[in-house]
Amino acid sequence: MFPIHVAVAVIQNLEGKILLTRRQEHTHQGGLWEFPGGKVERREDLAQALRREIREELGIEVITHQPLISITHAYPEKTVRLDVHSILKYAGVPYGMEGQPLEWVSIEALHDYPMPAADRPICNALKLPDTYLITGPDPKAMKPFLRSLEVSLDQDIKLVQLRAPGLSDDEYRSLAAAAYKLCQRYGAKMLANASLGLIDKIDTDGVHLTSLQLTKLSDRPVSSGKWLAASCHNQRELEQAAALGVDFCVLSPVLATASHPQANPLGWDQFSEHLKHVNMPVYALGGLDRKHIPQAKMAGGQGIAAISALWAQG
Ligand SMILES: Nc1nc2c([nH]c(=O)n2[C@H]2C[C@H](O)[C@@H](COP(=O)(O)OP(=O)(O)OP(=O)(O)O)O2)c(=O)[nH]1
Ligand SMILES: [Mg+2]
Repeated sequence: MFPIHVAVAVIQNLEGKILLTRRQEHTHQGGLWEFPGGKVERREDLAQALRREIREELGIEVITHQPLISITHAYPEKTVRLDVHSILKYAGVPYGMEGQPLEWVSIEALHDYPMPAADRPICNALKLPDTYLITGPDPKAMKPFLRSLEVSLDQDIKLVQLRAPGLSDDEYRSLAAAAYKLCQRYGAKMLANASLGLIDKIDTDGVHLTSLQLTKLSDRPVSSGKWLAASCHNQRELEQAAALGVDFCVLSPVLATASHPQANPLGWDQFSEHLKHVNMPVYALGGLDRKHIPQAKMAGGQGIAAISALWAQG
């Protein structure tokens, strides 16, 4: 089925709350809460449709916006492609021009509002920050590793993958317990990149799977209340991740890196091409630092993941 192209707006107020409106009862997905927007008309580009829809539905003028995520979702009756943009600047005060109820909702409370099924990845994209720290070299001792983690967390890191492939399960478990406490103290979420046997034995906010682990699982290994992430390098792995119900991915290598000199970098064009077929937030990884965040977002990504650029050296 050819998808219906829809321009969707995420509008945030100064308190960081997001504007939701309720769909009219008689429409498709009627009665559910949504991000405002509507169909792209013939001879319109996405930006024109976004401005027109938001003017018609809310009476405000969109001034600047940037891509957040793009989702293609097949409902039994129709397929939609939602091109979701964050509105960075607008003029006016939003008002329900079509009589639709309107609410400002904190990101943590989004799941209390029944929404169309296609919107789940949008909510995930809103919950996730634009940087994902992958912890640095395997610790030789716990103390300096935790000190580095703390310095990194102090630099506004809110999402951490605890990666230490050289440790035994016992060593990883004790490191994870200490690292998790530290992450909680800094309001950061921590995902464990551990052996499959450890997954349900460690207290964390979620699990990060290697691409090899992805191939070994047929069911989601953690509940939907926890994050499930995966490392991917190509379309096949991205599809495996989607089939397993992974919430977000890391796709690499985008640029050449000193740590993987033999790997063939994707480059931004191929990164962006891969994302056209993916319905979840994807971080770009490989030779990147914070200055690449705008480029990653323009390419359709969530932001950047990194070890060297984000890991503080003790
Ligand atoms: N605006 C919006 N549409 C969504 C969301 N999630 C989702 O599945 N959709 C679907 C529902 C519809 O099938 C389609 C959007 O169409 P729409 O009914 O808003 O279109 P429109 O504003 O142009 O309305 P109309 O003139 O056709 O009545 O996308 C969402 O969060 N926001
Ligand atoms: Mg609409």
